Amino acid sequence: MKYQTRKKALVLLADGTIFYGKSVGIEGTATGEICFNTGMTGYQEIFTDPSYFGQIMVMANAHIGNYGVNNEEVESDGIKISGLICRNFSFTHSRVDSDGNLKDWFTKHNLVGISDVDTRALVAYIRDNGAMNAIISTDVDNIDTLKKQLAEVPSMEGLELASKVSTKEPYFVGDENAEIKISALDIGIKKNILRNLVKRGAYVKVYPYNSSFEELAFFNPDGYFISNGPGDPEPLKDAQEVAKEIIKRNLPLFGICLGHQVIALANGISTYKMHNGHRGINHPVKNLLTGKGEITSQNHGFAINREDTEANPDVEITHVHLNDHTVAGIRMKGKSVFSVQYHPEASPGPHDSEYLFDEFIKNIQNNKKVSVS
Ligand SMILES: NC(=O)CC[C@H](N)C(=O)O
Repeated sequence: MKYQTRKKALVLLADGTIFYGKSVGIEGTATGEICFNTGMTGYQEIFTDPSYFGQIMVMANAHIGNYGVNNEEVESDGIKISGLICRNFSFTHSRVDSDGNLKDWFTKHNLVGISDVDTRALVAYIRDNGAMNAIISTDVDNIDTLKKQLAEVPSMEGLELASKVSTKEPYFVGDENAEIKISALDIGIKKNILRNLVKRGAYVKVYPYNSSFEELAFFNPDGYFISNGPGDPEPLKDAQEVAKEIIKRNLPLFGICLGHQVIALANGISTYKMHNGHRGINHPVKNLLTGKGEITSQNHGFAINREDTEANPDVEITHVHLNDHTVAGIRMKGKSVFSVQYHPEASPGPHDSEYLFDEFIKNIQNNKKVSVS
């Protein structure tokens, strides 16, 4: 595609600020909460992460598309971000095992994308002014219409989105003869979490977001998992109920990101919307149990309340984000229940936190021994 023929496009923020660029996706309009990711690699994993459903993504990395797309490197069945904003878009790519270029992939998945935006200025603007809704469009001559459309976009706060990305029917992953069985509640699960569980010898049954504890227990699992996902954790009452039932029975439970927030809420710990979330692959976290630092992959706009956590006699803070001291991990005292706000399965990205999957499996094995003896 010739650079000169590309259509003009714009980003309109909820406070009226406008940034201009050029279309790289389909022509049209997309809305959502605007957020930015600072990762220098992994655009395909970001675009397909269900946790980003309903969000317009600004890529802080200046080059997007240069290594094309690979059919294996997806975190779900398709693009989940609602729109893309970037600086330089590569219409050509270079990579031995690529399956195609990013532009065609955007067309296939109907994504509205804008390049040639001053993303350094835009990222700095969002950083200073906080998360807000935005609209991106190739319809640059109808700003008043866009403003009206933008005013209709719901706030991320209080928004339930797990139902939009969760599986409709339960499904199985792994070898059915595996030694360990896990029931996973899908409130927006990333494929690489399942790969990490299967890699460690688990046979996993994945359940829809609104399943009950009884449904998850019917598989007769050795452990339970609650996934990452989009939106506000607060309205996810069914998932919180599932967590409460698992906790009540003292069964092994692991939660990642949205799952972590659900486990906190099940313990009466409130959650809140952050000024800006954490989205990138170099977030420093301290493990308070080992004293070690971890470089982690993160993607969240909500967090759990530190005061509530500290005041809760059943819960202990295990991990802290070193940039802003927000709670990055918890465990329940005397139980094999733990969760982290970040992504130990990150792919690509830092692998420092993969040990958390080993700990989950260890908890499950220990619990199995106890129930047998
Ligand atoms: N990756 C996730 O699970 C994100 C959780 C939640 N939607 C948040 O933004 O905080």
